Amino acid sequence: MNRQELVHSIREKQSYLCIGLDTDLHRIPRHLHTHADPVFAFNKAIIDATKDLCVSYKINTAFYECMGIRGWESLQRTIEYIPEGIFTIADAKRGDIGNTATQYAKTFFDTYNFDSVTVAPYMGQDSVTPFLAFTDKWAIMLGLTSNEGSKDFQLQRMEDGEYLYEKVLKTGAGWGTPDNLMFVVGATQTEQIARIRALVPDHFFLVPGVGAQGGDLAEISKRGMNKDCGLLVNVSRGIIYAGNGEDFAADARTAALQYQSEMASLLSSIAPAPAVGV
Ligand SMILES: O=c1ccn([C@@H]2O[C@H](COP(=O)(O)O)[C@@H](O)[C@H]2O)c(=O)[nH]1
Repeated sequence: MNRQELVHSIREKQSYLCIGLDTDLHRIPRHLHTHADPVFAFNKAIIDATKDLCVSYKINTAFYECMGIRGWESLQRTIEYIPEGIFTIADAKRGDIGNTATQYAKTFFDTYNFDSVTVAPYMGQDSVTPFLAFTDKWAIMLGLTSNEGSKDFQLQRMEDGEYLYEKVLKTGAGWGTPDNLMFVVGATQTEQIARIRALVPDHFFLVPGVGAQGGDLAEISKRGMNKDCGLLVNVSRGIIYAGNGEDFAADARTAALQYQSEMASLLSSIAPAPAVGV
C-alpha cells in the first residue's frame, strides 16, 4: 500500500486505529479451543468485528513464532484473511547484516505479503535499507519506544546534548523517504513527541502504548499529528481482550468504536480534511 492510499483510508474511515493481533493462546476464550486453529478463529472474529473501524492490523510475530510451525500457519491464515485496503504490519523488529536483512524483507514482503515490517536500527544503514527496496512496502524503524527501557539508551544524551534517539531519527530519515519509512514512537513518550514531530515533520509514526500501557490518545494526537494525520495508533490488549466470553468480538468492537470515535473528533479538530478539489 502506498502513502496516498493509506491517507485516503484514514480520511474515509475517520480513523488512524491500528489493532494489534497479539493473540495469546492462553488468553483467548475457552470455547475457541475446540477449533482446529484457535488463534486464527479468534483473529477472524476480531477482524470481522472491527475491520470497518481500523485502517491497520499489526501482527506481533512473537505471539505466533512461539508456537512453531502451527504459529506460522495461524499467521499466514490471518494475513490472508485481512481485507484488501487495510495496512498490515509485521511487528518483527528485525535487524541484521545486509544479505540477512534482505531475507527478512523477502519473508515478510514476498512470502507473507505484509505492507510493512518493524526494524531495529542498532546495526545501522545496511541493516535497514534492504527493507526499503520494495515498491509500496514500508520499513517502520524503532525511534523512541514506549517501554521503561527506552531510558537505557534512547533517552541518553550524546556529547552534543542531543538524545541518542534524535540522532537515530535524523540519520534514519536520510535512508528512506516519508513514502517508504515510518518510525515507532511510543504513546507513553508525550514529553518528546512534539520534538520528534519537529525533527521528522512528514513521516508517519506507528504509536504503540495506548490502552494497557496507559498512553493518552488525545495528547499524542495533538502533539504528533501532521497534515496527513501521520499517525497509526496501535491498541492491542485494550481491544482484543476487551471481553473474554462468547461475545468477545462484540466487546472488542465496542472498545474499537470508542477509539475510532475519539479519533474522528481529533482528526476534525487537528487535521481537517482539505476542501474537495484541493
Ligand atoms: O515501543 C514499542 C514498540 C512496540 N510495541 C508493541 O506494540 C504492542 C502494544 O501492545 P498493547 O497490548 O496495546 O500494550 C505490542 O505488540 C508491543 O510489542 C510496544 O508496545 N512499544
